[in-house]
Amino acid sequence: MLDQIRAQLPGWVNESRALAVHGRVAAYIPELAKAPADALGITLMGRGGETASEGSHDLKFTMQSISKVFTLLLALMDHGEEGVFAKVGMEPSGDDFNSMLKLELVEPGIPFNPLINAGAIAVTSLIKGETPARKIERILRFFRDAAGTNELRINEAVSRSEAATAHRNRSLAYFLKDNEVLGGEIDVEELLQVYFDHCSVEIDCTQLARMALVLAFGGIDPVTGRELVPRRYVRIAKSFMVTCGMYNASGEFAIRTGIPAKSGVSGGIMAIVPGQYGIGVVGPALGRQGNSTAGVHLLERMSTAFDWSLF
Ligand SMILES: NC(=O)CC[C@H](N)C(=O)O
Repeated sequence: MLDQIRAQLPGWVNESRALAVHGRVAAYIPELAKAPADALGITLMGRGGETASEGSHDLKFTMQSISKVFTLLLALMDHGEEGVFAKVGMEPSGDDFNSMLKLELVEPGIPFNPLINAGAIAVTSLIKGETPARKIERILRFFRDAAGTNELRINEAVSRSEAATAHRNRSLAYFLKDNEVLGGEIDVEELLQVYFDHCSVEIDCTQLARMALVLAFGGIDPVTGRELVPRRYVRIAKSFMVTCGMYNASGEFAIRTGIPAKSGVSGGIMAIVPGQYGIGVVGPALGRQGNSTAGVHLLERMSTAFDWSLF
């Protein structure tokens, strides 16, 4: 099957790359604005670790919101479902990813889900570790295990750039503190630093495909046979990816593509074909809802061709 995909990929990537003109590279984190707007890369990985790659699959980018899927898994392993869902809900918000609207509007003021910024900040507060450094160390350890490589690093320039301009995220976090979603013992600035750092973990399409592969196989890395996450938690994460993973375009993506996916403002998309492939995509030009225009087009094209939709 990967052979068949390999044969088609160059044509499809070329076609989808053209869609980049309909998007813009995120500039609200200044460091992200340096990314090449017209790039598009993809890696698919099968159960033995075999890959099909095309385009700018070697391009390094930061995980941004894709990291939220894995911090959610870590928080679930640290605190169980009850602990996590006391702090975040399970519903799509219908608002932009950085919105604070419903935190005031809807009682009891907990974020709607763990994949919007407010929810992800609340989830990050649950990661165990005596100090912020220890927390980020545990997060990195988990990301590296899932990616099957010790090479994952924090891009410090991106993290600093985000910290310097994160007026919205700061507002969200202080609002959460006031709503008592964040307990009295939590130092908001330290918490945000951990959040910026995990959003700034640098990756390429192949490393991201490997992380996706672990989820495609229910939490067991099929390459090594090692169980990294309990199956039930992976099911929760995949459900959130379907309902909220592409922000306000999640409904349309489910209809057109029909596979669990998570996007980030760096233009990355992690997608899963359950039991078959982990997929990493990068295309830095984003549409209005914050998803890679070329990347979404490519995934839709492939899903249609290979009948991947779960629905
Ligand atoms: N959509 C995203 O990728 C958002 C993540 C980004 N680090 C932020 O908090 O704004």
